[in-house]
Amino acid sequence: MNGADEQDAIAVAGIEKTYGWGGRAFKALDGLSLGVPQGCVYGLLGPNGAGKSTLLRIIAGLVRADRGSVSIFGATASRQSRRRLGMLIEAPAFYPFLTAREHLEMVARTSDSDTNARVEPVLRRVGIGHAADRKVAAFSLGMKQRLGIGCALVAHPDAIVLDEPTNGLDPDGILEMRSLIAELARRDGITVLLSSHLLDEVERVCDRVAILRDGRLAAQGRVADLLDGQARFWLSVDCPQLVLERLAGRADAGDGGVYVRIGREQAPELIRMLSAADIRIFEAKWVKPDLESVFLSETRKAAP
Ligand SMILES: Nc1ncnc2c1ncn2[C@@H]1O[C@H](COP(=O)(O)OP(=O)(O)OP(=O)(O)O)[C@@H](O)[C@H]1O
Repeated sequence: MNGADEQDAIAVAGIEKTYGWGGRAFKALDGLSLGVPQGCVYGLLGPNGAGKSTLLRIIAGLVRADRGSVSIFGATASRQSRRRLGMLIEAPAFYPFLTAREHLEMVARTSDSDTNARVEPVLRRVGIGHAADRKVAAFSLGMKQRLGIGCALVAHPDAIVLDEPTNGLDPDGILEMRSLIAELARRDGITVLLSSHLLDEVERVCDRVAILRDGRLAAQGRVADLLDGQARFWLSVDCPQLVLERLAGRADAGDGGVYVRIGREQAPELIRMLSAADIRIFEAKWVKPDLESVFLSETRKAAP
């Protein structure tokens, strides 16, 4: 299957989705394929309207794709295979007069029979054990998000899908959510697929990312590889102008030196060549961009 692998917890192939019809038709997803490997935290990035929520809704079975396939741990997506997924897709709606424990018990009743026993551990797992018997009306947004994740965990999923889990949270709430997500993956072995606008959050918590643009995959890979791929070689030299002239088209001035766009294996030869030309090099280092620069360069490229 294109973009998928037998290790994938979630794989989508050739997904197309058009909303509306006739002159008002809008293609939200345009042949999208990607695979979320088991055990990883996978971030879905993209500008507004890129199709992230549509993709998550299709995976969750809330929206039907026009074309393409979804598989969950190797099985075609169905009511049965989606039982292995926990989901927090839309902003969670709670009954203000019920407690956190009552919400989880209610969700447990609609799942398999033994899940009631999981309510207590889940309350602790998402860090609201101390507030288990408080009415949700008194909960902060961060606590509600945690309860929402708790509801998704009650049925003991192998993977969890979260649409903008840090949306609306304050910096402390974001920090707590980040550590909860990391623990779910590292300690409990749950695969996490999340969408987010917070690029530095994604950079910190995700192993892999996909960047969507206009319903297509603009870039995909390990966060470290995406950053390495756009690293530049920075040189502090005695005559930057000369270096810029010699490397015309491959170098830019900046930060008191010269940034050169070359592959790692070309660095020794470049240094040799500059030394042979009597250019004195005071410092040379690889400078990695942050995920925001990669995101901007991938999403600003003209659509093919
Ligand atoms: N139910 C719908 N009916 C019509 N158009 C829709 C519907 N849902 C989404 N769209 C359109 O499809 C496109 C993709 O929307 P989607 O919500 O998937 O993007 P997104 O990447 O999640 O954006 P955001 O970051 O703003 O949430 C947008 O142009 C949106 O307006």
